[in-house]
Amino acid sequence: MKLQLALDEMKMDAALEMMEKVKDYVDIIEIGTPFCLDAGNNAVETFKKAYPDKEILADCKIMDGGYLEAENAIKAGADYVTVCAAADVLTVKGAFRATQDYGKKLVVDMITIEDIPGKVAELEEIGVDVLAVHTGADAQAVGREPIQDLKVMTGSAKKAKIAVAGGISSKTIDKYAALKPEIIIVGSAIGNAEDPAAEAKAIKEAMM
Ligand SMILES: O=C(CO)[C@H](O)[C@H](O)COP(=O)(O)O
Repeated sequence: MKLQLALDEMKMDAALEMMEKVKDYVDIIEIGTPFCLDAGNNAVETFKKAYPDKEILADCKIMDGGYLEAENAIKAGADYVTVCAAADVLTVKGAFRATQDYGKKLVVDMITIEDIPGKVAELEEIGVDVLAVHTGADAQAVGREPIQDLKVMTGSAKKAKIAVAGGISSKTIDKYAALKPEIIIVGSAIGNAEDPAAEAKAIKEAMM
């Protein structure tokens, strides 16, 4: 099981400082969507250079221009790129083709998808690498969490690896780790913690 740290609401210097504190516990560094929008693929490039031994995920959440957007992130150093499951299937296929051409991986973010089994079947037919169950920040704000969707996903996915995101912290990690997704994504719980290293350590240890 890998721990993916989402660097979301940070500027470059703060994000690099944060990463130094928690690097021992993190397997995948996510350049989060707000960070991507703020700093673009420069952030991907900077983190790949600073941490060449870590995997880098560009959370572009591609909705259109699948091949081009995925290719740009990959050229900047991304090992994984995200596309929205809600995008046109042509966009998902384009992004997947780019990741295949460069030997990288496509993560499909299932945010807002209600028919998870139906979408999983369609995406596994394409052959995508990772399916990410995700309760977004706005849905978290009204009390939603991704545990139920993760249960549906683990019962649906046959080939793809599974990731989960949505407000996971050291207080809730056990129920997610028990379902054994390949990747657990954590953003705010570590980013906003008083002691980010202690929070990351507690989460990582619960995953072992
Ligand atoms: O993709 C995201 C927001 O769109 C976040 O990176 C992801 O949800 C993890 O952050 P948090 O743990 O704060 O939910």
